[in-house]
Formats: sequence, structure tokens, C-alpha cells
Amino acid sequence: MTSREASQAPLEFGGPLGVAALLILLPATMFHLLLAARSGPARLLALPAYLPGLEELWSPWALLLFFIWLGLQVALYLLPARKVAEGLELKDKSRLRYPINGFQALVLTALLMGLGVSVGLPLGALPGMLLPLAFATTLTSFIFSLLLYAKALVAPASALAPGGNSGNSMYDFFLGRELNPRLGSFDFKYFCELRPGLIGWVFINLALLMQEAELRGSPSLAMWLVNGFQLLYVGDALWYEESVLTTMDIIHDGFGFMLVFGDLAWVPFTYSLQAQFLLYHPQPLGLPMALLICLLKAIGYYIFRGANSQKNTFRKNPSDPSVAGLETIPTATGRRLLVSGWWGMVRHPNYLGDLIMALAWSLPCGLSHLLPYFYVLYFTALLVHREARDEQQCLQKYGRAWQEYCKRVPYRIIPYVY
Ligand SMILES: NC(=O)C1=CN([C@@H]2O[C@H](COP(=O)(O)OP(=O)(O)OC[C@H]3O[C@@H](n4cnc5c(N)ncnc54)[C@H](OP(=O)(O)O)[C@@H]3O)[C@@H](O)[C@H]2O)C=CC1
Ligand SMILES: CC(C)CCC[C@@H](C)[C@H]1CC=C2C3=C(CC[C@@]21C)[C@@]1(C)CC[C@H](O)C(C)(C)[C@@H]1CC3
Repeated sequence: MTSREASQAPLEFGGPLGVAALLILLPATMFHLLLAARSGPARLLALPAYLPGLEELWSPWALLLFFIWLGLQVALYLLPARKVAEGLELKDKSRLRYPINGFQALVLTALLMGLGVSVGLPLGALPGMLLPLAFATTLTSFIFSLLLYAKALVAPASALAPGGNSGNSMYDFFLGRELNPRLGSFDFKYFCELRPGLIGWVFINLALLMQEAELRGSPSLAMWLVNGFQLLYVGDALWYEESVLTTMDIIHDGFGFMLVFGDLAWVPFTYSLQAQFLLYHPQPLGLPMALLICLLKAIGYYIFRGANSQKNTFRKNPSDPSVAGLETIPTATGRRLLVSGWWGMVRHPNYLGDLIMALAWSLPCGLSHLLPYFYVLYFTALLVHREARDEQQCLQKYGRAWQEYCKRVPYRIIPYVY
């Protein structure tokens, strides 16, 4: 295939029609959630009581704030890193290098915010700006994805992603044509996946907590739990930053609208939904229930971290004492597949842990509304779809060895259920 020929990869997401629908549905869903969280009835499955006018959505100050935030995160990304990691081997046999300083960026952002708040930075005013901020971020995501699409037109064939080169412009714009678009050594996809949106999510949550304290005298127990759980999730992602280099997003998916919008807008504005809901709909939560929810979160985290670390350690060094004793299946590629330990329980144990944690994030919001459970529903759909995509890729990569693995480990995500 030359760089200008369309790839033969099967179309995903329902092809051009499916992605056309998603281009509208994803931003529409995000705005629906933002509006529903602050509305009295807070209904997930009802049309919004009103549609905001342009004057409510558009604010040059929100755009400026978003760019200042991006600028800060770029500056922190460019600071000297404790380590520079190598990614997996690319089509042209080269490996890209990535700075490992995400956790440092989180801590420095927290210190700067703390300093800002101590000199009067009104962080508690952020919840009132979520709508125009989400609008500015969505607009930027569309423009940025167009620029990435144009950049990919002059990229060499070896730089293109397997999936985003169908020849249909809209489909390729959505999926992303180039695998690892870079400006010099600055990697756009790696930066966006872990920095502005993920760290932004934590600070939106914190702003909601501060606003609740201002309104009601102190933050509620439910708000503390949601903030603590999600901070742990983001802190974990940045602490184990290197392991993102082996995720499907980095090694397989191009960088197009799906990930640009997902990373910059969807994550901070929809993943903070539970905290948004709690600000406008305070929920009573007793200590025994809170402890039970903490236990659920701990179980989820134990499975998620155990499974991800086991696979990462095995991929990096199969003779590491912590994984050397595990049973494996050899494959024609020379790599082996784990068939005992976490990866012998189900084929995607990390998804199971992630889903249990998702439930623990929503339970502090009580059972009176479906809205705070949006994340659990969306995430289940995302992981089931992602699991199918990954299985397809593994079948292509490993052929009979993968079939053997599926026979030995028949359940995908939930033991004896699915
Ligand atoms: N919060 C969120 O919104 C989201 C979170 N996530 C989380 O991100 C994490 C990464 O997910 P994702 O990238 O989808 O997938 P995984 O980290 O599960 O990686 C899948 C890859 O692991 C390798 N693998 C699969 N089975 C085995 C085995 N038995 N032994 C050894 N290697 C195996 C294969 O790659 P190879 O053999 O080439 O190494 C496969 O392609 C997960 O924890 C997921 O829950 C994901 C999406 C969204
Ligand atoms: C907008 C669409 C519905 C789809 C967008 C999907 C993206 C929001 C997610 C795709 C994979 C992700 C990952 C994480 C965040 C969400 C997105 C970008 C992740 C960074 C969350 C923290 C985890 O610890 C992780 C394993 C590092 C995750 C990697 C995948």
C-alpha cells in the first residue's frame, strides 16, 4: 500500500454513516449531561428543559482559560523528565521516545493551584463556567482534528494508522489518519491522552467540592468520596504513565476527532458528572454505606492494578520473578500469552476492575437518579466494544494461539457471565 492508497481495514463504528452520527451525538450527549446535572429533575432519559443560547455557550474568556490551561500543561510536559521511555516497535522498525513526567505535572499543577487559591484565584467559580468551557473545548477539538487530518495528508505511509485510512474523509477525520502525530519530539496523542483532560477532570471535581463547601458550609461525604476515588484513578494513570504506551489508543488508533474530543472534552466534562450532580442534588450518605463503597472501590482497584501491572511486567520482562512462574501459551510471533494469574481468570480482567470502580464512583450519588450512573452505562458499552475490537486484533496477530487462549479462558470480562 502506498501512502495515498486506501487501507483495506474493515470499517468500524458503522462506517461513514455511523461516524457522522457520532460526530453530532457525542458533543450533544456531553451538553445534555452538563445541562441535566444542573436541572431540578436531573433526568438522563429526557430532553433538556431548554436549549442554551449562543450567549450562554460562547465566551472568549472560557476559550482563553482553556488555552492558558493547555499552555500550562504543555510547559509541564516539556520540563525535564525523570525517565524517557521507548514505545513499541513501529512499522518502519523505529521506536518513539516519550517523557515520563505526568505525575510530576499533576503535583506541580496542584501546587500552582494551591498557590493561586491562596492569593485569591476563584477556583469555586469554575462550575459556573463549565458550559462555555465545554463549548470552547469542543470547538477547539473540531479545528485541531482538521489540522491533524491535513497534517496526515503529507505524512509517509509508515506513519499512518491501520484504521483511519479508508479514503472516506469524514470517517478518516473521525478515526484519525496518522498514528503518532508529532511536532519535533512533542507527541500530540500521548500528551492529550494523559494531561489536559485527565488532570482537568481532577480540578473540575475539586472546584465542585469547593463550591459545595461555599454553598453548604462543608463538602458532603459523597463529594469527598467521588473526589478521592477519581483522584486515585488519575494519580494511578499518571504514576504508571509508561503503561499507556501499550494501550490500543497508542499502538493502534490514529489521532482523530474520536480521541481528540474524547481526551480534551469528553473526559473532563462527562467524567466529572457525579461531582456535578452532587453539587446541585446533595445526597445523604451514612458511614456504613460509605465504608462499603470504599471496599468496592478497593476491590476494583486491586483487580485493575493487579491485572494491568501483571501484563506490563510480563511484556517488559517475562523472566521477572513476579510473573516467571505463570503459565503461558507460545505464539508464532515469539510473544507469549498469559493463561494463569489475572489473565487466566477472564480475558480482560483489567476491564472488570475498571467497571467495579466505575460503580463505586456512582454509588455515593444514591439510587434516586439514573443520571450519575451514566458513566457505568457508557463505560460498559465502551469496554464491550473495545473488547471486541481488541479480540479481532489479537486474532489477527496471534491466530491459533489466540483461539487456544479463548478455549482455555472462555469468559471475556465477568467470570461465568460474559
Ligand atoms: N476510563 C476509561 O475511559 C478507559 C479506561 N480504559 C482502561 O485502559 C486500560 C487499557 O485498556 P486497553 O488498551 O483496551 O487494553 P489492554 O491493556 O487490556 O491491552 C490489550 C492487549 O493486551 C495484550 N494481551 C491480551 N491478552 C493477553 C494475555 N493473556 N497475555 C499477555 N498479553 C495479553 C494484547 O496485546 P499484545 O499481545 O500485543 O501485548 C492485547 O491487545 C484498561 O485497564 C482499561 O480498563 C480503557 C478505555 C477507556
Ligand atoms: C468520545 C468517545 C466516546 C470515545 C472516547 C474514548 C476516550 C475517552 C477513552 C479511550 C481510551 C481512554 C483511556 C483513558 C481515558 C479515556 C480514554 C481516552 C485512560 C487514560 C484513563 C486512565 C487509565 O488508567 C488508563 C489505563 C491510562 C486509560 C487509557 C485509556
